[in-house]
Amino acid sequence: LILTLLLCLATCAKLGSSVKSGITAKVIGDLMIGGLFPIHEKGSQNVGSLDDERCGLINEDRGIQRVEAMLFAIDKINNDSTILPGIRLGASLRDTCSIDTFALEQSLEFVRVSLTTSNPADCLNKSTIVASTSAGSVAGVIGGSYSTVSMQVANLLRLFEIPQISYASTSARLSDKSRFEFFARTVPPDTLQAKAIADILSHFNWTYVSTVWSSGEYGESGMDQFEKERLHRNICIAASEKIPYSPDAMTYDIIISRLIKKKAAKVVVLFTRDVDARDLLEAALRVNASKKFIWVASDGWGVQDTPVNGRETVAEGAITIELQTKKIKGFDQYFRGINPRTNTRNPWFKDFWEQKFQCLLEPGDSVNTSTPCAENVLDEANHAQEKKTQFVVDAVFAMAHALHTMQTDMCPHTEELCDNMLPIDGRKLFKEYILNTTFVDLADTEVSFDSQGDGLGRYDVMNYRPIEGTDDYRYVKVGEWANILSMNLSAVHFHPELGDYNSHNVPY
Ligand SMILES: N[C@@]1(C(=O)O)CC2(CC2)[C@H]2[C@H](C(=O)O)[C@H]21
Repeated sequence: LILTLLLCLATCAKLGSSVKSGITAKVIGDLMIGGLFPIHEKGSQNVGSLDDERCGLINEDRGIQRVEAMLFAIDKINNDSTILPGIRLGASLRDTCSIDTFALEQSLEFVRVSLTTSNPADCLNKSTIVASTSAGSVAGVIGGSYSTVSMQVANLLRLFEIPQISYASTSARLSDKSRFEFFARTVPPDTLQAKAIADILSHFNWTYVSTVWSSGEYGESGMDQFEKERLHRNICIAASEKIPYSPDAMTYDIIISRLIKKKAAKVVVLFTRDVDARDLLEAALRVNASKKFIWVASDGWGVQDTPVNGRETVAEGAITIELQTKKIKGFDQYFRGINPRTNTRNPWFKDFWEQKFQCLLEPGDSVNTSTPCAENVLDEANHAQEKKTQFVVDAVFAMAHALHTMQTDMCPHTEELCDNMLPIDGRKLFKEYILNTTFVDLADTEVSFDSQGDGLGRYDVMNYRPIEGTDDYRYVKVGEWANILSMNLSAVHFHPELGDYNSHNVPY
């Protein structure tokens, strides 16, 4: 109620302008769904600064590719006569800047239009505010990526009973329906990821390890889960380090020095955000710690380039976990076919293009003089489908299938929306339709949710290693986990000066 009244004040007193309206990618439709994506990394400035200070570099894979994955899914649905045939699905996509509080401000836009008042001046006199999904509001929200973001947004959306389906937030705490009643996800909870990591340590008989985790929901919850699993396996902890919310280079240097002091603990378990993995490796590089550690990292690092580019020597031999996915057919062709001239519906695409190709789209002094900026192309040499693309597309299709079944049940005599279905009852949509949605996705994978609204848990175990005969490195799949770990031991490569994996057993 307090938040609703605050929203009312914002609406009535035109404080809305103080709510960072930000920009949005919009597809107009009869039914609108929201989307939240970390299009920018977190900037170096603290909260309270201007947007462009709070927001950092463009997040090329987990930001821009995921925005385009949602737009791709919307196109597919609107061209599929078997899903919502008489209704055009629309979307309003917003940037979270990888910050929970920024994401909350953006999400107010999804809710603000849900507030119906006859006259703003009346707002203050109303004893209650009718929160309804009036025309133009969102029926549901897809996202966010970071668990901290999804948690904040879920706390807001539940006040208005607006369903939310995340495509990447894996914190185990989000399974708690008493707190996150309208939250579902196409990904599994980190209770399973923690089991997978602990099984990997046991598999190599690594019983004395150090741990590093990020502040915030993902790192803290993930490390809590790992703590439970390691105790079952008698795995002992050497150093245990938490990365604070706004660390500086010195913070990482101190953590690396503490890890080095634990000479018998070569293995370091990371439950960190991608940028923290990146900056920790950078600190390891500063002290040339290339032969010091075997990193065992969660999906925060995953199979991303961000942590390892330029830090290959200290990342060599890392074992990383990524949620198991298949490629979405047609998305690579779609993504490699868009360019800043034609892709006007994505307002962040020009910034992405200039950052990726290090050039300026405006005529004149392009940094990259060899090729006019707009003449660059996306191809298999510079693009790989982001690993969670399937989860993004599945989340959009799950929302659409649920709306389709709801429309069929509530409007039996038409393929269009009907009065009986409007305003959309979010509680009904979530509990009777989304949680019961099951379908085969564009990668021929069965999609469904368990009673907590969680996706199914399967993981790939990856090994970061040099490519024979080249100076390049890549992630190689060396195993997988689906309740049971299966590893191809001979395929696992560790830094040559670390010896083989058996030499890192505990010295007692
Ligand atoms: N699984 C995550 C989470 O926050 O729940 C871990 C991560 C922080 C690095 C982000 C990953 C992603 O966007 O693919 C999410």
